[in-house]
Amino acid sequence: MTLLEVNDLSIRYAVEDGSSVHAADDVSFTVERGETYGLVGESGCGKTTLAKSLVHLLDSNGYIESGEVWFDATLPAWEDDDGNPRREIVEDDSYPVRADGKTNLAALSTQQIRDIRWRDVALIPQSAMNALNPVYKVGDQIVEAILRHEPGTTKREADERARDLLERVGIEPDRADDYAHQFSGGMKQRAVIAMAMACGPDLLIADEPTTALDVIIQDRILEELEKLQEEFGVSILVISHDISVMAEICDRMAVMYGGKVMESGPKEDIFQRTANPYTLGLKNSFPTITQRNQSLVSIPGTPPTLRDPEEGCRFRDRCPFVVEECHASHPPMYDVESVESEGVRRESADQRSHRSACYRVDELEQIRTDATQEDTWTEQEIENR
Ligand SMILES: Nc1ncnc2c1ncn2[C@@H]1O[C@H](COP(=O)(O)OP(=O)(O)OP(=O)(O)O)[C@@H](O)[C@H]1O
Repeated sequence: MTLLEVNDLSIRYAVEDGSSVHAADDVSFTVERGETYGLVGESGCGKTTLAKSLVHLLDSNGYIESGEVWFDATLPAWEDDDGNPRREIVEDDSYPVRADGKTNLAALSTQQIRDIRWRDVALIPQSAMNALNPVYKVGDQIVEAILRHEPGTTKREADERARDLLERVGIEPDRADDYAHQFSGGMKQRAVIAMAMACGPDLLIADEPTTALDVIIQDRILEELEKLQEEFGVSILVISHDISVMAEICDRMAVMYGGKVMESGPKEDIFQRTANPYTLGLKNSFPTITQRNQSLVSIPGTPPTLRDPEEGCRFRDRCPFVVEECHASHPPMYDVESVESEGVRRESADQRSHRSACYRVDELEQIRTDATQEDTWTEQEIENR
């Protein structure tokens, strides 16, 4: 069952000179109940912007230009005794609630989204572990989060829950009485995850949950997230620049570049039948993903600024496979399956299938082979095309 359905979401930042940064452009994806969905791409491709926009935590100059964020829950005030949206709310067009019970989070007011944050959707922001308050005990910070969002809970109950949550993420319950500086980096990150789980959300958004941690601790954090998912059935939207994190924990994923989704689908398809030049380049640059004996090759050049971007594929300036067509418009999402089985380039609106935004998707075999050659990615080669 679909928990989150993001449709053609475009997000902009207004900047001083009157232009705008197109941080996310027509992004669509779905997250099913109980699954882990990954957003991966280089720094600056719009991952964090996208995550923050879902729960209205964008910087003050950021705004949703267009699109919808349908989430399978609604505000307490709009629910009946069984927790479903009341019929009169669904039937009244002035409420952003659909007959299938989903609410368009993008259409909620600042006050209304507060009822959804933490209770239904919890966001663990980038570098959250550094945001633990140094002057309060770690346990008390979790207790405070529970009491703030569930005023009916007693302090004693909240305290018990905080210790239980810490235990579930692998921290001794007694450590609830410690301060953040007494915790290691990995423990702080786990404490932050416990805090995010405090109100039993259906969706946990984890922005770079393992960055700044050493490799062994990274693995443990990812295991911890998987364990929580099994225990609580929570869906996880994980964001990382590191494609090997995706390889480890995702069920499905989207590869982003320059505010656009370049390739999306089940993880196995993306890794084993990669169908986009950008994903091929990204895979080449991570040690755990590359084949043994294959050297690491980074994609030459830098990501675009996204300030009033020109027409054309966002990746065209760095893509070794660029052709005339790529300069005219950004490619639509093509169904990879139809290319592989019938050799036909066909657009696809099915967000669950394996899709790729590349005009040369029908030349996949050749592109995959060429992408493994280091020469393909040298700057000189790209400039000469
Ligand atoms: N407040 C802001 N004002 C203007 N531009 C912004 C603002 N915040 C982010 N951007 C721009 O929006 C684009 C997307 O940034 P975003 O932080 O979402 O990317 P990201 O992929 O999450 O990268 P990182 O992991 O480094 O945060 C970038 O071009 C960035 O410079």
